[in-house]
Amino acid sequence: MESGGEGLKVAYQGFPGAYSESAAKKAYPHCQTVPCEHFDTAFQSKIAVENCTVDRAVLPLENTLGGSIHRNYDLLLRHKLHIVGDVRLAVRHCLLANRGVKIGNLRSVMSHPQALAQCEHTLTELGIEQRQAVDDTAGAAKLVTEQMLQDTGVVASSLAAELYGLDILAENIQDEKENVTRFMMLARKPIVPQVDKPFKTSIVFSLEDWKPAQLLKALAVFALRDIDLTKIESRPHKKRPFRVADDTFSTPVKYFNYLFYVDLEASMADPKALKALGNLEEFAPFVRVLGSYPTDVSEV
Ligand SMILES: O=C(O)C(=O)C[C@]1(C(=O)O)C=C[C@@H](O)C=C1
Repeated sequence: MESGGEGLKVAYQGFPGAYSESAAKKAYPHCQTVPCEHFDTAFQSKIAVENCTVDRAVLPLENTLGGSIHRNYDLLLRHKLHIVGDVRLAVRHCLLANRGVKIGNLRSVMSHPQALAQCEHTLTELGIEQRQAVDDTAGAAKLVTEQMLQDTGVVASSLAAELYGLDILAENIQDEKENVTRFMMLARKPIVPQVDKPFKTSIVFSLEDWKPAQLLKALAVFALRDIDLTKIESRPHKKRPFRVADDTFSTPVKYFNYLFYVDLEASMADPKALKALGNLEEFAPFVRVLGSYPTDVSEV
């Protein structure tokens, strides 16, 4: 994490009280947070080089209950921004409703799809069947307040309850007590990597067609140098959706083709990591470093 954040403007998706805003504040306690309607707005109009009005954007990437947020992996590749830090936030969901509304009155619950998924079993146990997905948790709280809905609850933070004047009907309603989301901090320029604190490096690469054991070979460039991998994620290679796996038959066998996103427990300032990457570049047709950044090691 970069310290302080004085004078930094940090864009997040959603309305004040969204978890992404809390993540921005955890990463940069003194920053000014800038709400954005969509991630694409955060990426394009607010932080993109041409019209830059903010210095950082916050992007949730994975959650201990829901797993990876795939759409955001795709966004990382589509836009030429750099990861400059990550932050882990304990997400404690509350069930909120307008004043006087009881759980028994609720026919439906509104929230961000990730938040709804993280509370799926609890909501069903509470007897609430219908779900309404919106762009962010705080936006759901705002809407239910403004429309004075009496039969719709909200999954959001206690901060959202306070900001939009809703009652908290139940606390800690996520399906597992421990529920942590990891967010990335993005900037137009990369930071200078260091070796004096824990760093991670996030990369994405593709592999060649019909050569055996390519993925093993790719991961071995790190294993051979004792570089630990903390995460691997595969996403469809949208531009080249198929790879030819075998040409020994009259009709070549085609398999789905992937991009591999890997997090390394290493800084790009470490010569070992540089060598490993150079080695990967020798045979991987596409390699991009998404960022080399100090990683959040705080208690969650
Ligand atoms: O809707 C919000 O409050 C958000 O910040 C989004 C988001 C997400 O996309 O995962 C962030 C953290 C929680 O995991 C639930 C929702």
